Amino acid sequence: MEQTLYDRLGGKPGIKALVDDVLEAHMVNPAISARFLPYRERPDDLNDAKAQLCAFFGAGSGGPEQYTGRDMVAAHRGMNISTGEYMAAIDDIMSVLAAHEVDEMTRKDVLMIGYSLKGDITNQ
Ligand code: HEM
Repeated sequence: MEQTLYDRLGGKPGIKALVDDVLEAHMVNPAISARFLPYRERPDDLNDAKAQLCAFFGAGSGGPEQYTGRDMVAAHRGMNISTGEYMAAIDDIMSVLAAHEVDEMTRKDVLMIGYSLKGDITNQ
């Protein structure tokens, strides 16, 4: 049987490692770092955000996790995230997946999921 996306991302530990590195990448990406750097001063909030992201990606990729956070519209409402910022975040995700040697097919699957959320996340 074909592996789930969850399995191909390395399951719970794989997704945790990816989320850690994506947030680190956002903090040094000049296009979006201002949105994320405040978390450096609030490690508890950073850990909460990471836990939400792990649950989101875990649940969304076929894992046993349950995501109890807000939907993507509610989570990003009022931030007025531009398309450029959105693309910068996607670039970070793609770079981290490549650095973790996630295969190309799986990277494309993640890209498609990310892209399907664009309208919920940007310009609102
Ligand atoms: C595919 C793209 C994205 C996905 C899948 C995503 C996913 C998420 C998730 C699951 C949360 C947690 C929601 C909750 O705590 O209830 C969140 C929060 C957040 N996202 Fe995103 N996001 C994306 C793009 C972006 C972009 C482009 C930015 C800014 C440049 C951004 C900034 C934030 C911030 C600052 C929070 C914390 C909100 C808060 O705690 O009030 N996100 N995101």
